[in-house]
Amino acid sequence: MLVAIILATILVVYLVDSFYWRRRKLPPGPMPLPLIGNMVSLMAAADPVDQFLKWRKQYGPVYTVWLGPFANVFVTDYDVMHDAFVKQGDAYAGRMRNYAVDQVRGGNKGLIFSDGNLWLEQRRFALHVLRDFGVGRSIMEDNILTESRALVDGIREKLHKSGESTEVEVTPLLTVCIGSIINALVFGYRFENDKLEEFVHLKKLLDQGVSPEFQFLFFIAGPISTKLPFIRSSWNRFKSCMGGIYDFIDKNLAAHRTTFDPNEEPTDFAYAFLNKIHQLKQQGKSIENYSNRQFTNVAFDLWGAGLETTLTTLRWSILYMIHHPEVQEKIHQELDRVIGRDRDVIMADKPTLPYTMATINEVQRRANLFPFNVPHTTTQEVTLAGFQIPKDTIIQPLISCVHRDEQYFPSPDLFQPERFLNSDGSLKKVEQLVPFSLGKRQCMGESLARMELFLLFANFMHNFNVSAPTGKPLPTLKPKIEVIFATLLVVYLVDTFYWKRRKLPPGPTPLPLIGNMIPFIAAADPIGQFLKWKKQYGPVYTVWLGPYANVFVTDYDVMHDALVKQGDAYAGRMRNYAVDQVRGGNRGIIFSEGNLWLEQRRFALH
Ligand code: HEM
Repeated sequence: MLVAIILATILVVYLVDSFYWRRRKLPPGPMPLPLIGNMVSLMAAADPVDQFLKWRKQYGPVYTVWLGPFANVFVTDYDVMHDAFVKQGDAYAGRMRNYAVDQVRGGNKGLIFSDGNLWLEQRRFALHVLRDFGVGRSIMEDNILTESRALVDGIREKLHKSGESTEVEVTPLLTVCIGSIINALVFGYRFENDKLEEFVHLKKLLDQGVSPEFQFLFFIAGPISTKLPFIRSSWNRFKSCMGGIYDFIDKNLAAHRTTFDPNEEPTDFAYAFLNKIHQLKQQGKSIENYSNRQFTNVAFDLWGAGLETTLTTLRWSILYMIHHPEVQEKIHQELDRVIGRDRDVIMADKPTLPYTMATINEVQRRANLFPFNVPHTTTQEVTLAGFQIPKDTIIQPLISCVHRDEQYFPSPDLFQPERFLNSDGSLKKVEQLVPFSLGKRQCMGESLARMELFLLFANFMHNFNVSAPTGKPLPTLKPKIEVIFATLLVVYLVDTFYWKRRKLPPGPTPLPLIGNMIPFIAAADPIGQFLKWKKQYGPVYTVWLGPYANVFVTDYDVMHDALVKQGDAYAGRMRNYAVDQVRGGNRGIIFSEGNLWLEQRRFALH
């Protein structure tokens, strides 16, 4: 009987929490299901962006969607996004923390996962270095053109070797090309000859690092979950994979240390970093923000963020050209007319190639690389579109919705480079094209990526026609979304096994959803179980009744210190939907709190 009452109470509390309490301060949104939130609707949609747009019609431009048990506030309208992420940028520039990040990266270091002062200083420093190395200027242009020529030559060589065949797999060559550009920037060398093997190994590690298994681990990893059978071996493999990438970075940094000369101008990011340390030391300033660990993580971020994004966009561009031979034809005509057949396309040609540029814009809009953005968090309480949103809320500028917004992009599902052209054929600037996001966290590699996309795409098209292999169907344009859902599942598990528990007293490991209910149900008497836990974890411990963490105080002295000596701090009550509805709010004595309770209790006692 007692167990039944406990279970019924827990169920009620759980439902109130899911359906009312946790949602009361957030913008409206679809009703989440316990545990899985709004995942079913997202999974059922062919493309998550379709579902985001539907919700926008229903709830307005700002709404809350539960990805598993996590409330995410989504901002889907350009103007609201701009007002928040650009005009009040600092308040929206936080990032979530994570156990795997802490363990593998040694804390919230680097660029993507850091925030606060470290992030601010390092972002400023990295942008400064990128500018010094000519990102947006000719030094970088020369590097990219070198890789572009190597790519074109590589494809020709393969075509030549394959004799009659006109089929070449472009991705491996394109991958080396973009890998070499980023590596030349970070460590000063490209991947050729004997270095090629190093790159193949590194790319394999990077691919493994983003495999669904490791994405999963990245989120569920916690001090306890990583010791569980199955997860432990996967976690060890994950660490060894990440370790392999850090080894590559450490090896290169060590080589730079031996050749570093403070009197010479830095020629790559690693030298610039060492130079900065040297300057700070000379000025007697702290080098805390320029530790080895910080360098390895910054290098990791530049590498990781710089390779996959640009590569994937270029692969989409080839795919769209296969699907739209009429666009390909117009690009060829423009390139032949403006460039001729005797030279490469260079950055100075950009203003004279509006159709090619419009096509790149349309590829970025349609490819919509980030259906979800990298989540931000609020660094303070904010007011957004009339909602008060608490500090530390996960919030995402959904740039993918802007790219599909009919007010800015009529017939958004069509691939139409012309939408980026004025009636006189010149390139039209459309402010709402934001593939690099916006605000303080806007992509740091945007200038580099824009140069790469233009030079590599234009020169590729200047040399080749692309089409699907004869007799084979056109490759699909549908996005792959399984990875996203695997990630969300992982996020849920991390939350249960680590995040929600990290600040609470110790206690038995809870299972998802049912928490620690099994030992209760199995025990003949729940008090016997409480006493057992007291022996194991001490007088104060955390037990999960279903999905709710309850801190239990089991010792008289501790109880007295808390509930008597600091009584006010322990006098609150949980709110409950049934109480609100039936009693018209937190009235009465048992369910009220704050001033009302204080006064009414005093009056009743009197
Ligand atoms: C087509 C290519 C690229 C696209 C579409 C792209 C897009 C993005 C997006 C959407 C974000 C998240 C912004 C946010 O949190 O709101 C981001 C962040 C970032 N990107 Fe890129 N990116 C590209 C290329 C690059 C390149 C080449 C680099 C490196 C050189 C790079 C480095 C970064 C870094 C370091 C961040 C984190 C910035 C921060 O948190 O402060 N990206 N990128």
